[in-house]
Amino acid sequence: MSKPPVIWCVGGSDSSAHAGLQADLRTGQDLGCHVQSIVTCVTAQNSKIVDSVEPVSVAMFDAQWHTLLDDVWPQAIKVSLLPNYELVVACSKWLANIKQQRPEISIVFDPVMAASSEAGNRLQQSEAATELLTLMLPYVDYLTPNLLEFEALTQISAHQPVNQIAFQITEKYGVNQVSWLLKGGHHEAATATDWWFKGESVCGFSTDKLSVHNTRGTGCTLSTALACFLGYDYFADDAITMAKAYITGALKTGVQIGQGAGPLGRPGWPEKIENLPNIVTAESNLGQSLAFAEMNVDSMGLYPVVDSIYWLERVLKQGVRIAQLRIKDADSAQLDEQIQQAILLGKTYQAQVFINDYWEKAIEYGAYGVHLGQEDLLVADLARIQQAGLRLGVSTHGYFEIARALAFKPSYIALGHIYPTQTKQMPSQPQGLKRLQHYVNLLKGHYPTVAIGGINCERFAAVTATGVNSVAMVTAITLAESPEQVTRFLIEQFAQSKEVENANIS
Ligand SMILES: Cc1ncc(COP(=O)(O)OP(=O)(O)O)c(N)n1
Ligand SMILES: Cc1ncsc1CCOP(=O)(O)O
Repeated sequence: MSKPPVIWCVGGSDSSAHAGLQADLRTGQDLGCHVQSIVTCVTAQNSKIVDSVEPVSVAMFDAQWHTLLDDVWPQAIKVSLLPNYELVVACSKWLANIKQQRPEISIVFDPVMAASSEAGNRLQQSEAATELLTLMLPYVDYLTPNLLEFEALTQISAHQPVNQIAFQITEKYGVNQVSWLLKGGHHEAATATDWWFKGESVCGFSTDKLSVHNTRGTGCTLSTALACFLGYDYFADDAITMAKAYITGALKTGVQIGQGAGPLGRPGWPEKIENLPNIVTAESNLGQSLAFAEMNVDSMGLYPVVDSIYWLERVLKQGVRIAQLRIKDADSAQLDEQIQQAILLGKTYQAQVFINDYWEKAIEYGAYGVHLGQEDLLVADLARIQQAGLRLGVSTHGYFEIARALAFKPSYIALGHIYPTQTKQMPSQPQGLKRLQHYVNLLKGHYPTVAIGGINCERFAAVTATGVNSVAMVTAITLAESPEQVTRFLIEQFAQSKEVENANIS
């Protein structure tokens, strides 16, 4: 069994266990991480009130860091309540030390000042708050204040256009390694949008505001979930998307314990599509509310991706029912003719043939569908493709791109790359089977899925066992000794895996 990521949570004990380190431990456990704790203070609180806060001594604080560091390095660190100035200084020294030795360890800082951000429930001495950003920012990668904390710490108004906020953040703090995730849960709007500021760029993660009572520990839970996903090595945009989906699930499953607001639920790995946030980006093309024609999911299965009519006909003859013409040589002679032929072959063999990239020609010649990558999506006229009735397949490489694609409801979502591939230079690491399984679980019953990248005959059964609707392959077919035999073998294997899946369902 693989080892769980180790996450350090630096913060206070909450006797009610609704928030604080107790909530962090439950979040880590829920997400398969091992949370180790560095206690900054003990608090006596319940669901209604914070009665008292007693900081630990700096000696005890240092001893916890020393002892843990003597044993194991974490994958990520989440810092929350630092109740007094001495502990802010001590913590910043430890973070400086960690960052110097292991800059790759992600540090998330949730600047907690009051329980449920109510002034009467103050957890932090005010002189600590004054120095918080000066001392901590140089070592922090992600800062997750709510609106009240943001305004108190920065003196920047959170009630102005987001571009203006971005401008003021960079003007005041410069462009550095810090990402700001400004949580919008306390805003009066109908949606709860968390805004992510990284330098000049701004991106929103938006959900409908939930009318729920049990909201205690929301900030702790979100920031720890973020640290956990970073600990699993997800990219920042994916980790934020997942943390937002997680908190939405947690808010929906909160429980009434005590007389005030109860704690959040622990909804497990984010695999509910309805909990994914809407992504609000500057790329207006990707925020369009469209809906593309549906595919025939039953005849997806093996999906050869080939670069000529010659290859297309070879695989279609073996019984393939979905295929793609992917010509990467833009000067290719007779490009128009190849595309027309491909469309014709699709009709002849009653197969769903997708044209890669050349969406205008695909519309002109009446293709069944178009496949577009992330860069193509920014420039293609998606509305025109949709109005022409073509199907649209899109490449995605993680939760963020999946969530963003859902706005325009593509016909299928491709997930890649799963294994190392020689066919194409990829800017990221292979995703592996575990992530593929999570994506399939998320999308099943909502969108057809296609796995791509480095899939060969040996890996095929494990990939189909995830329940993915289609497996796209290039070299495993085109470089095979007998492409016809391999194609027929894989079609048969896919059919068998579907039978097993259907038998398991019924
Ligand atoms: C089914 C399928 N999935 C992914 C891709 C890759 O498309 P894209 O990201 O556009 O990269 P190129 O194919 O253009 O290199 C695909 N072609 N098909
Ligand atoms: C086009 C593409 N997009 C992501 S991986 C890939 C290449 C897949 O080729 P192969 O099946 O030979 O690894």
